[in-house]
Amino acid sequence: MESIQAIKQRFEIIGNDVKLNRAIEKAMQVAPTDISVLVTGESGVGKEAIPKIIHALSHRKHAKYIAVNCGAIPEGTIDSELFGHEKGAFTGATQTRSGYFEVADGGTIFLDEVGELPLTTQVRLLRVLENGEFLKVGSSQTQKTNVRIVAATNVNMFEAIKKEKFREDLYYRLSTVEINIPPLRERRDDIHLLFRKFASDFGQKYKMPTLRLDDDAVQILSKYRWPGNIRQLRNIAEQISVLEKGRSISAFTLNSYLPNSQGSNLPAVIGREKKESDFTNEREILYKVLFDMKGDLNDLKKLTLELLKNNDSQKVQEENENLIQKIYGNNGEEIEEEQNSDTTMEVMRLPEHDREKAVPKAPQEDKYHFAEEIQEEETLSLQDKEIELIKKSLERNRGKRKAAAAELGISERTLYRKIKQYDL
Ligand SMILES: Nc1ncnc2c1ncn2[C@@H]1O[C@H](COP(=O)(O)OP(=O)(O)OP(=O)(O)O)[C@@H](O)[C@H]1O
Repeated sequence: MESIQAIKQRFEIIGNDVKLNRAIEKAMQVAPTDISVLVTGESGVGKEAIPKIIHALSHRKHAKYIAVNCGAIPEGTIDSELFGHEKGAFTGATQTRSGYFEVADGGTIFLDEVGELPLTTQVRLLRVLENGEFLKVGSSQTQKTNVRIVAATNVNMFEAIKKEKFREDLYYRLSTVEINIPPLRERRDDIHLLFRKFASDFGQKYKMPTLRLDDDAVQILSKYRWPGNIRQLRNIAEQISVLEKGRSISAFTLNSYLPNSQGSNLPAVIGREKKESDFTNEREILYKVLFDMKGDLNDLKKLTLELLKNNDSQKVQEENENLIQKIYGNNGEEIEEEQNSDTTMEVMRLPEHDREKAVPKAPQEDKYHFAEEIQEEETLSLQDKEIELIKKSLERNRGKRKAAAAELGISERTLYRKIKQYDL
């Protein structure tokens, strides 16, 4: 058996914390079995590495590993994504399609954000877990599959069960073994280690000398709460790497990058106190209005492009429900269903011959390239603004996605997708 150290190197996991080591060790122990594993821990702690370790050390390692973001798939299409559908099962189902459970037969499926699964999908999942059987949407013919499931969640599953959002039987079926990844604030000794690693990576990426923190700054770094965990630490290391001219970072400078810390890197308002919870900063308000307008324009372009590209547009509709409402009123409801959401699935890097078996991506059509180019020009600066607004909104709402999504006027699922997309 490989050592924990070797596994950490192979999966680029930084840290020496006892609880982290225990989590990796548990993953190594359960890997050769087919036991279902539930990975728990706050958002951004590094849960995704665990299913990868389990798959790579299992007898399934030559078969497929598919990671599915349950929180990012629209409810209307999730059953079809996971279990496939028959031709004609619903409007827009022009051909029979295999779902991930069919494609990953013999391999592993990682169900990230499993707590987000709709109840109807939970019933189907329970059946697969119990006897390996599933039905394609629109089919009455049972199919068999042999898939190992590793799930992850950052929500309190007992609360979800209490609120009847998650089936208790499924929870127990999924969590035969639970692997918990501790939050960064409970791994104080790893914080500076991780920062140094990220600073070095970003130094290389942006061709700049690596940052180093003054002793006082190291103290601040270690004492901060890190509500966004390693994802937040990585972001801050990147921001400082790019934005600071000097390479020696003082406590004062570091503070200005830490939300809810003494300093702030947001524009200052003179003669008025900046409240955390609302838009007292006028520049911020103007910024938001401008951003919203540009965002709407850009969304419209995207929407038109998507609609031009394919006929099945349920996903387009769901992702843009606010925009469609705003622009078209209730007429927007006529836009129909979309099926294959490539952004929600990731096939792990496998040897060349295995990769050929991976799910194919939808072909791009050349005639629409011009539209994508126009979109790209806009998105570069817009994207920065979008990232900043999302970050600020999450900070203002203390990491609560629901409240942040409401404030930003987007659905929770879209916000979730953007957090993933920008690694926030
Ligand atoms: N120990 C680690 N060493 C180096 N990088 C790490 C480590 N843990 C996490 N990361 C990095 O932090 C980021 C967040 O990790 P990951 O996506 O696995 O978090 P998560 O717990 O799955 O979050 P969520 O619940 O929001 O999906 C990724 O960029 C990942 O590469």
